[in-house]
Amino acid sequence: MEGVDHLADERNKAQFDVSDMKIVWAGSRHAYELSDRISRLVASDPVFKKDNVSTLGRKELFKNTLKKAAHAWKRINELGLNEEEALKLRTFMDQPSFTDLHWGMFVPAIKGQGTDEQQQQWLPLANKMQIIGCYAQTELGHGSNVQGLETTATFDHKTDEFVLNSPTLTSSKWWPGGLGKISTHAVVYARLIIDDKDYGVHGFIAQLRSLNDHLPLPGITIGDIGMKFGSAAYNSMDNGVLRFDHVRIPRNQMLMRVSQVTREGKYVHSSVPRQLVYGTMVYVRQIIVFDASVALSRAVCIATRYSAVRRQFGSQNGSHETQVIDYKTQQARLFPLLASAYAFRFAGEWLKWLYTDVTERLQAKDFSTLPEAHACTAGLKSLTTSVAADGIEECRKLCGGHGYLSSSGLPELFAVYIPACTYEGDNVVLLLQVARYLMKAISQLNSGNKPVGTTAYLGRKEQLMQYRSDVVRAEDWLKPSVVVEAFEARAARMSLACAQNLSKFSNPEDGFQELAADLIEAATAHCQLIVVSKFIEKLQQDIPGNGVKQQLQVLCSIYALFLLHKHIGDFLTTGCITPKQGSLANEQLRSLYSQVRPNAIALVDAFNHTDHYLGSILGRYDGNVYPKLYEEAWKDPLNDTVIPDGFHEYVEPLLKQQLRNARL
Ligand SMILES: CCCCCCCC/C=C\CCCCC/C=C/C(=O)SCCNC(=O)CCNC(=O)[C@H](O)C(C)(C)COP(=O)(O)OP(=O)(O)OC[C@H]1O[C@@H](n2cnc3c(N)ncnc32)[C@H](O)[C@@H]1OP(=O)(O)O
Ligand SMILES: Cc1cc2nc3c(=O)[nH]c(=O)nc-3n(C[C@H](O)[C@H](O)[C@H](O)COP(=O)(O)OP(=O)(O)OC[C@H]3O[C@@H](n4cnc5c(N)ncnc54)[C@H](O)[C@@H]3O)c2cc1C
Repeated sequence: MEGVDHLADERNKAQFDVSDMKIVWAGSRHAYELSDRISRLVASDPVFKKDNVSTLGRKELFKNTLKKAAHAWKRINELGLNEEEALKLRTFMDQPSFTDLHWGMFVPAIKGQGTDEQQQQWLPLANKMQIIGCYAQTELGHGSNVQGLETTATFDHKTDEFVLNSPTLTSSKWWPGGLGKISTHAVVYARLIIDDKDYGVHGFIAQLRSLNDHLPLPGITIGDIGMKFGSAAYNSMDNGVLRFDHVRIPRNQMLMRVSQVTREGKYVHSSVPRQLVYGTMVYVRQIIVFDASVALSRAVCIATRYSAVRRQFGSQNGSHETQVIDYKTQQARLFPLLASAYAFRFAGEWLKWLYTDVTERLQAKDFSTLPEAHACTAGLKSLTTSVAADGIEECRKLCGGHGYLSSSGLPELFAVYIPACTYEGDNVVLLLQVARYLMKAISQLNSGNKPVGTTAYLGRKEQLMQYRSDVVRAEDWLKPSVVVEAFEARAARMSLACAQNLSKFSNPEDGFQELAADLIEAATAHCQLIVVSKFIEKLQQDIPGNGVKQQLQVLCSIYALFLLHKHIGDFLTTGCITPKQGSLANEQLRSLYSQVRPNAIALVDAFNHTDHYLGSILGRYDGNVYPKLYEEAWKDPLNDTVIPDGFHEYVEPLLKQQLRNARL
């Protein structure tokens, strides 16, 4: 029934004020109002309609994306939107496009690695989109191993230029988004060569296409790398291939904040750490953590609303069947994902703070927190994207058969989201970076170097090795200090065990390779500890709103106790808890699921997703699922005609043949 709220009863059950929770989710009243206004603006604009994208062919899809990106830019200018509002508008447009890389990586790379002069030269052009840029780092042969890149930038003393060259097939740039068909410029990562000496990988600004006719400049071979996973998904993006055949660029197009090459061809390294060449990745990884909470919240919102609408079994004397959300198995699969979406939101907020702090310190030439920022962004990017990707697939299964329909929104969300586990650093490679950071922190304990930031707990090594949980009742697991201590002891013991095993190897690198699987488990435990701690810290703040804090406390406990239950082997084998304490945690978890149940719909309403952004019939705000599913089926191009194309050509002759055979 049109106009009826089928989920009204569910909404009436809520024990907290959803409008206050919306503000907590958004981060502030300002962020909520901005997000709400821009999401509605996009939803009401016919150009941003997206319900047909999964039936478009690649070329049509790409053209449709260009149209939307151009329209977004037009609206941003017409409405005079600021940077924050413009980012929201592009986010709610919800179709990956070249502009993501232009604003998300090209501009930040120039800001982070360019000198003041270079910024003055390039940023005004980029900010007005008079040039469009991408981030060309990965090659056919190397992605994770950045030091292994093969593209060269050789200094020519005579002409004061760098010569960009792709010496091998494997040195072809491969993957950069926006590169394939649209970018006019790129920040290209290449090995700097001066007088036959290799100075390692540096960033260079290169023009790729003419600003007059958009054709590739001489010496440049460029194109799209082809279809990717899914139908629409990331195929709206022109991930590209690029080869240079001795292409010349002026010397001042090397990004020179970290190191410089003089007119005389002298390499000068400033006081800035060389790792700042990787700074753009740290910036984007931090955004990706926040984005993981958004992606997961969309899937959870769809699965939760649909689970309240869907009924199976349990009818007695003609009464309604049971809502599937009331099945304990459904709750045990769904509610930890709901809790994770909130947990990642707060971890993302904290990471944004950490990133802003490290950026301010860098300006003041304090580089001390850079390793911590790298380890935290790498680790949390890895943890949150893995959980979000698996969580979206779990939400699809939670929606049964209808979850597999394109109109559920879940297949598209999954297909577009899963590369997050790979781009901006493969998740395993990034966890190994965290493990290196942890092993380094442990190796420095004896030299009196007190670990700080997220590794501070390792400084209490002796105490954590002695730790035994004192939980005796299920409710004890609701105490934040009890949870944090157990997670700290588990993470510390896993890392310390790795460090001890590493010390048995004469060559530490051999040991690191041999123990890599254990090391990533230790790194995961450390990252989970960070997320749990940041959730608990959030709850120590003043959180206004009727019942809001109580709901968040429940979700925080679910997040932590679900992890404890899932990784019970770690907690038991490290001796942090006993089997009895493990089963008490599980008992508490069951009770927490029952507490979430009446609030579940309101907790997903608090994400404030518009129906346009969700793009899901199963997740509609009004819960009017069946009539809309039925209506949608008839819109499929296959239903344009009663008899499909090809029937007369291929199937009819078969049927006729059968008939003739039968008559004979
Ligand atoms: C585009 C954003 C739009 C925003 C809006 C939308 C929201 C987001 C949603 C979607 C975004 C979609 C975007 C997709 C676009 C994708 C882009 C890309 O994928 S770009 C390419 C990314 N590539 C990688 O991530 C490569 C992964 N590899 C690496 O990062 C590194 O090489 C490494 C594996 C980490 C390093 O390997 P190695 O050990 O060989 O290290 P070295 O290079 O020798 O360095 C040693 C020391 O340096 C430290 N280190 C390493 N990295 C960093 C860093 N980034 N910052 C600081 N320090 C770093 C390392 O720890 C070593 O330290 P020590 O041990 O010596 O102390
Ligand atoms: C959709 C998408 C968009 C992208 N956009 C861009 C872009 O705009 N610009 C850009 O420059 N790049 C981009 N990339 C490339 C991306 O950054 C790389 O694919 C990513 O960094 C992973 O590197 P790789 O492909 O070399 O994987 P590989 O390193 O080859 O990984 C293959 C396997 O090897 C394992 N492995 C690798 N090294 C180790 C190790 N040391 N120890 C243990 N296991 C290891 C990995 O875990 C993985 O299982 C994009 C990629 C995708 C999928």
